[in-house]
Amino acid sequence: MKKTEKTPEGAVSRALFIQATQALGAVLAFEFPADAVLSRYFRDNRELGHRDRGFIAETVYAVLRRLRWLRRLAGDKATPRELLLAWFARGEGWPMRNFEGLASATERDWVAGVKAAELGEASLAERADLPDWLAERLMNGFDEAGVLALAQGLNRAAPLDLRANVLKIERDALLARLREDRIGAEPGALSPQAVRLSGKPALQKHPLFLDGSFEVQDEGSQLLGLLVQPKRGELVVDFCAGAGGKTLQLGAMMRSTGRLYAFDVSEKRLAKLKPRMARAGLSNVHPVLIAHENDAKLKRMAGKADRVLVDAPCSGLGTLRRNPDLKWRQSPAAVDEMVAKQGAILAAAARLVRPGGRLVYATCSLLAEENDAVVDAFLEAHPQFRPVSAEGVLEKQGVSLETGERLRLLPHRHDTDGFFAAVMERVANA
Ligand SMILES: C[S@@+](CC[C@H](N)C(=O)[O-])C[C@H]1O[C@@H](n2cnc3c(N)ncnc32)[C@H](O)[C@@H]1O
Repeated sequence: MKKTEKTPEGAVSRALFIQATQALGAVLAFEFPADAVLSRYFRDNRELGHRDRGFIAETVYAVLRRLRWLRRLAGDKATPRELLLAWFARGEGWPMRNFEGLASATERDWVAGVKAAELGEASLAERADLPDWLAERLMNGFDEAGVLALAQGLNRAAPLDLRANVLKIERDALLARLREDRIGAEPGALSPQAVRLSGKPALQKHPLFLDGSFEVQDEGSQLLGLLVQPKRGELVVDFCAGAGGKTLQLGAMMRSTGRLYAFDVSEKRLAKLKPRMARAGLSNVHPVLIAHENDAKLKRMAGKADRVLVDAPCSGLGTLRRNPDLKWRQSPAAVDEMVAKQGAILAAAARLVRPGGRLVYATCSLLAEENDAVVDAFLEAHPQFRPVSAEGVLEKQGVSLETGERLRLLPHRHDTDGFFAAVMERVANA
């Protein structure tokens, strides 16, 4: 978009402000995920340049992160425009002169009021910028200070992590090649396959992406793949493979040998996996669409798999850094439904594990009911499975992380998305 007006330094044009207001309005309908709504908005408004899109996306995400606070400042019924004005006044600390080209005199009086507003005492949920139900449920796993620290961690933007495809390139070689291209990159602090970028460069056309040398994958998610620890020649099942984030990692760790079944109930997601497998150079992956977790297709594999990963469908609350709208779109009823589904999927997937084989249950949730409670109930009902220490499994692969028996990754502690995982083994003679 061309700047047609003169704007004070640091301010934006009236036209761009209107675009941001429209995009925010579409996102705040909460009918679809924010990233999908924004992609659509940008497709429909092709005149927007790279920088303007960046501004709109960052602004919309900032408002989503602090929505509760902004509504306290601007009023419960604040319009998208008022929310944006309040964000720039208080979140960005714009001086009044920045609003001159954007807002009417009446609106500027309102902005001055917002700037001066002092909020009264706030509840924990208000301070954490979370809905009440979510703050309450988090209190099952954290104390008040813990919830606040977690919420702050979740309100920061996530870094961009890559996973070196060990079938094609070692992590150090990938780092060197990226740096040659002046892409700021450091080895990940936790996963031996991870590279953390310092910025957010567009990489879809990078030759190392096109030739499958790397994939984008959060470092925490990479640790879940490491917990599966698949070996060459094994029979491995990725029960909820989706578009294959972890399938690709597992396939590379198996050096494209053995058999890796990628199950999912979503045809659309599995379809996305196929070109990724080809790019990654994997010939051991078999995507299989299943109707549900008890699909008859699974019967012939009962008791045969060396490793089974259940990357369960979950509330996704551990990914709030990337999807801040989720906290406003999720509901307690949806979480309860998810918990029942998680138990059913875990029990069905467990039937595939051979005696002596391993089962990994993982989520990107932070809620005890989707994590420990599901695993506790499973172990109680399945005495043929015993827990294995996640810390020990990771240590054997060179990852030193004091996590104890179950893996718990938290944005404010580990600078990854929030993840939970438990490793279990089917006892040899069961
Ligand atoms: C957390 S996502 C998986 C993400 C994927 N593993 C990755 O690393 O990119 C959960 C997946 O479970 C799938 N799913 C939902 N219900 C299922 C079921 N009953 N059996 C198998 N997969 C299911 C969803 O379609 C979704 O793709």
